[in-house]
Amino acid sequence: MGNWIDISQVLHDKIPVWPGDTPFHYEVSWGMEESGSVNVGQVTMSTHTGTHIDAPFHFENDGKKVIELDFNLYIGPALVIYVEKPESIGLKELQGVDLKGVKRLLIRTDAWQDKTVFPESIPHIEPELAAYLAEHGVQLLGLDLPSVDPLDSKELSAHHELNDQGIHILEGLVLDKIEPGEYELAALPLPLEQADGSPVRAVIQKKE
Ligand SMILES: N[C@@H](CC(=O)c1ccccc1NC=O)C(=O)O
Ligand SMILES: [Zn+2]
Ligand SMILES: [Zn+2]
Repeated sequence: MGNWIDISQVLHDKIPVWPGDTPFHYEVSWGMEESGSVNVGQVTMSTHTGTHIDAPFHFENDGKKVIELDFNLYIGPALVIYVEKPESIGLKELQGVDLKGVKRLLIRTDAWQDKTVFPESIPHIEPELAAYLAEHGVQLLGLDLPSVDPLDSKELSAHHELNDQGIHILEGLVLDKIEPGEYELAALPLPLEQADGSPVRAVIQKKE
């Protein structure tokens, strides 16, 4: 109890967002003075801000929306591995990683170091990796990056290939102080009925 580590980005008005996307904004829209009793807040944000999950509806019109995702996937044992600032993440980068029994895989790259600005380029997931991960039973892939595809990709091949292989996507994690190893993860999406993605509060706890 009490030794969970927060691996989420803090949501505030200056958090960087995808170029051109809705900025994050919180305000008290009904204040104490006005209401006489309470502060009531209002949040405006893109569903792909900070630490978040993608629902397949993000990249496929007939894809599942957030409410349809099995939330059990976002809670449970996870393996954290460290692939230091790769060009891209493919089979080569995962050589030597024992994926036996790994349902949730979190990859620390340290490639997005200054999280006060949106990165100019990022390492991407090679689409071919999806089948390999699926063969080993991986169903959730988490990264310390804002996307699994190159930032200028319109095809979103990695998003599609991961989805075709039954692998769900967790993006924007903060893993820079996390040692590789076995953890428990909790990163639950909100029960958003129509959404293509959801912010999550992602936390991990070292396994004994
Ligand atoms: N695929 C990215 C998000 C993304 O592509 C995006 C997010 C907000 C506004 C525009 C986006 N892509 C546009 O080309 C993600 O999953 O977070
Ligand atoms: Zn996203
Ligand atoms: Zn994505």
